[in-house]
Amino acid sequence: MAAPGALLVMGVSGSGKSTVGALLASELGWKFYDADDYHPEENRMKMERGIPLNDQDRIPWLCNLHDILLRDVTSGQCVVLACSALKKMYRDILIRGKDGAALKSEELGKEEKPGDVQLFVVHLSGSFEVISGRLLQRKGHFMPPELLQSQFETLEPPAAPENFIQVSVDKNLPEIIATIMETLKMK
Ligand SMILES: Nc1ncnc2c1ncn2[C@@H]1O[C@H](COP(=O)(O)OP(=O)(O)O)[C@@H](O)[C@H]1O
Ligand SMILES: O=C(O)[C@H](O)[C@@H](O)[C@H](O)[C@H](O)COP(=O)(O)O
Repeated sequence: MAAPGALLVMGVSGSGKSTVGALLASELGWKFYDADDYHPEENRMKMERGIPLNDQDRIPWLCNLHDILLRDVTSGQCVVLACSALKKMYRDILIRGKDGAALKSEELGKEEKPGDVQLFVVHLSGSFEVISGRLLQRKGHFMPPELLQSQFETLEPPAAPENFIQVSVDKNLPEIIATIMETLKMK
C-alpha cells in the first residue's frame, strides 16, 4: 500500500485516543480531528444518559468523517483522526464511505479505489481495569465510565488484512508516540 495519508487512532473510551492523536498530529505536523467533536447532539445526549450508541447512530457520523478525511487527503493534507471506530465495519466506512458498510469480508482488502482513504490504524489496547481507572479520574467529559463495558463488548480489534499496529496503553505517552513514529518511518 502507498504511504498513508490518514492515521486513525482508535480504541475504547479512555484508551487515550484524543491525547495520543493530538500529540501525534503535532509531532507529524498533520491536521488533527477528534471524532467526538462530530457527534450529533442526539448521540451525545444518548451517551450522557448512559445508553450505548448503535450502528444506526454511528453510521452517519462515520460517513461524515470519511468525507472529511477524503476531502483533506485529496487536497494533499495528511490527517490524524482520533475515533473509537470499534468495529471492522466502522473502519471500512472511514476508508470507503457508506459503501464500506455494505461490503462483504471477502470483498475487503482488495485493491483500493479512487474514493478510498489510505488509512493506517493505531489501536490503543489495554485492560478494562487500567482504562476504567483512567476514566474514573478524567473530569469534565460527557462519556460516563459505566459505558466502558459495552465499548469492550462492541470492540473488534483490527486484524489482517487491515493496515494496523496495536500499542499497549500501559506504555507512557512518549513511548507510545515513539513506537508509532518508528512504525511510520518503515511505511
Ligand atoms: N498512556 C497513558 N498513560 C497514562 N495516562 C494516559 C495515557 N493515555 C491517556 N491517558 C489519560 O487517560 C485519560 C483518557 O485519555 P483520553 O485521551 O481522553 O482517551 P479517549 O480519547 O480514548 O477517551 C486522560 O485523562 C489522559 O490524560
Ligand atoms: O462510538 C462510540 O460509542 C463513541 O464514539 C465512543 O466510543 C466515544 O468513545 C465517545 O465519543 C466518548 O468519547 P471518549 O472516547 O473521548 O471517551
